Amino acid sequence: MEVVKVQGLKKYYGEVKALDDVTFSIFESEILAVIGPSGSGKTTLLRAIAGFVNLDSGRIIINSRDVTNVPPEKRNVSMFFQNYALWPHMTVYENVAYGLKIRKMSKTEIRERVEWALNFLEISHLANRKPSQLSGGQQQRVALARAIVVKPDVLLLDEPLSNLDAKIRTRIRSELRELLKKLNIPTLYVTHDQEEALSIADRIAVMNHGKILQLGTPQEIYKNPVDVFVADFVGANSLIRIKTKSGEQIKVGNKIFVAKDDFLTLVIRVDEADLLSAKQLTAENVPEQNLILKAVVVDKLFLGSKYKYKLKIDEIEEYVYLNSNKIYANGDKVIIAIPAGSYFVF
Ligand SMILES: Nc1ncnc2c1ncn2[C@@H]1O[C@H](COP(=O)(O)OP(=O)(O)OP(=O)(O)O)[C@@H](O)[C@H]1O
Repeated sequence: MEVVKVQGLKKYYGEVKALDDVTFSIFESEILAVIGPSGSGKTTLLRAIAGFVNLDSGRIIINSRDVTNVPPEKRNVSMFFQNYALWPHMTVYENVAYGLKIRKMSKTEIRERVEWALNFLEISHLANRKPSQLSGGQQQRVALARAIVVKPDVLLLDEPLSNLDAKIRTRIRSELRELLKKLNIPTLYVTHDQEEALSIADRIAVMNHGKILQLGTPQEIYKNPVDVFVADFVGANSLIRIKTKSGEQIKVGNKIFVAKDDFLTLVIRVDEADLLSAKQLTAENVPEQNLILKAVVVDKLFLGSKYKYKLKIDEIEEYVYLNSNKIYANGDKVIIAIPAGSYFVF
């Protein structure tokens, strides 16, 4: 069932189209991630659903109620901010209770709800501490407790893991997904980290210039990107643009493509490509269906477990960067073998 329905949202700031006709739904207990480069409109979208953006047009419906003109405090949505925005002078308990006090709930109900939220996030033992006495991960849990304690119809998370260091972030990803699933509250999850979105979300919306370019499961977005932007934005890629003419047939490596435009763009999932020495190019080592590009090693960077190679593709005078644990020297002739499904042509 649709919990949130967003229809034709538009928000322009002068020339800037922060939201440009955005339409989608969030379903019951779904985690929908919104990804996109800086300035693509992610935060504006989140703030619009929360009620903090004066829209130019469009409608927002939550649980069949049109809330487009309803003020934020009457929408029953919770927003979780990047910086947690905890009150420094209040204890954990008071921080979590705050939203319920504003809603003028009875003392007994407040106590029950706060205890439930603290318990749910396993932070009951921190109830009497102040935010300054907590680790980053603990503060994050308090902020989440505060967001869920009001039992919102929808949770809006803005870069919830960005304040944590890289190692903790990866661990907390799966924890957070489990928590959100247990909570059963539909969630809109804004992140600029596509790997985080792929691992946490049920579906992903990819935004650019205020538009949703593609909305689908992480697998769909990764395996069947609709355009060059989505293909390049998701995953680790190398992008090659070859000048050509619309309708022209062009040979790239062992394949022939037809250009749809004045450029042919090739996006390569570099982590899935294999780097072989030119001598290894046999039908056995490199199956026919792979895209096979002949290249020369121009430069390399040592990354610890592997090298990052700068390779010049022979026939098209273009460069590709890719990682490999095999060792080659500058000037070596190599083969880049890219399996079907690991490259996209636009
Ligand atoms: N109050 C405002 N006044 C003018 N322009 C704004 C305002 N808020 C946002 N914008 C512009 O709207 C566009 C979308 O901004 P938004 O903050 O939604 O992007 P974002 O995808 O969340 O970016 P980031 O990842 O950097 O947070 C940007 O070009 C931004 O400069």
